[in-house]
Amino acid sequence: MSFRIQPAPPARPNRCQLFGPGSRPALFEKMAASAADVINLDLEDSVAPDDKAQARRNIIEAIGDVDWGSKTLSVRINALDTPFWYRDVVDLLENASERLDQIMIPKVGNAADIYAVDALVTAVEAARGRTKRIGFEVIIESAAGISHVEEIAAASPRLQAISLGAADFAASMGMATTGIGGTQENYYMLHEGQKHWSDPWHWAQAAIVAACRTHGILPVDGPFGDFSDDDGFRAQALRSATLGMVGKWAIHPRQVALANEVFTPSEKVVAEAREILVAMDEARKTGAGATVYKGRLVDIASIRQAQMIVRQAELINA
Ligand SMILES: CCC(=O)SCCNC(=O)CCNC(=O)[C@H](O)C(C)(C)COP(=O)(O)OP(=O)(O)OC[C@H]1O[C@@H](n2cnc3c(N)ncnc32)[C@H](O)[C@@H]1OP(=O)(O)O
Ligand SMILES: O=CC(=O)O
Ligand SMILES: [Mg+2]
Repeated sequence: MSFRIQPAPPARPNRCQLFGPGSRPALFEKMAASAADVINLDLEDSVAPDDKAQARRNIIEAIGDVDWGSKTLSVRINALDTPFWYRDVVDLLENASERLDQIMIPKVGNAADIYAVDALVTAVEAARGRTKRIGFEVIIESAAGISHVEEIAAASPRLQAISLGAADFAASMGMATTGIGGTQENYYMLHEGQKHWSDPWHWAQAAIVAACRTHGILPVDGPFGDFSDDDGFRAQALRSATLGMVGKWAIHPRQVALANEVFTPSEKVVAEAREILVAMDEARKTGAGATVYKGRLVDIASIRQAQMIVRQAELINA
């Protein structure tokens, strides 16, 4: 237990982050018209090296020209082990309109990576007199990143969200799979001849959620590669939501509604949370710290659980 109050994460809906390559500007208007809360225009792994410069120009133009509504607008820059990232940052912050909300930094390995980008961003913002301070989101997708996730979460007040990047994470960890998220055929326990599949992403997700919640940052589940498998996406997203993540990436438009469905608390769940708050208010009036709701124990911790759900619902409906 600590005397420090756990900080609240940014108060914004973040149920779905829709990605699209910066080299496919024809997708931008469609992304803007989608129901995703966050748009991630990509300069990194969905853009071939020869297309990086044109993708930067496409994105800079679109940030100003496309009507992004009230969505959070983010650009994924290239990783710090490439020759592209500094130019991504400089060109974006020198030339993109103030509609840009965030940059996403992939493959972060430690707090110093964030510090380096922060220093560059801070200098360009000052030189250009930008009035809106750019936020950061990062991807944990390497062995180093997950090993240092807590120091990464604490690295900058600009940090708004951390995602798990299952594809690069699997590669960095040497995991025996080419699947991006979801059930892995060989990850099972055998009990009396029956296979019971387990979740190889669970521990990394839990580490990210803990680091994020400690530092007031939004924990987000990354890509689910098989965009033809709605049930698989839903199952993965439900596990992430149960662990405390607030949203999930969509790498195809058909995944947007699925993410929104899972990460929007249902009316039934919200109604139940409100009933628990009422039950606990009644209990408090009688001097009790615990009571019975629908045959089960609720106590003061239940108030905090119920408040989280009600707050999440209010944020989405705001
Ligand atoms: C895995 C590790 C990572 O780093 S993931 C993050 C980086 N990756 C990305 O950004 C990839 C994002 N997705 C895509 O590029 C495309 O969706 C891919 C997967 C290539 C599929 O494209 P395509 O073959 O055009 O799909 P489709 O014919 O099924 O499209 C149906 C309609 O939807 C549109 N669409 C497609 N992708 C997007 C998108 N990302 N955002 C918004 N709209 C999209 C298509 O244009 C098509 O529209 P229409 O019906 O013709 O009007
Ligand atoms: O960047 C995302 C990933 O899964 O890798
Ligand atoms: Mg990646």
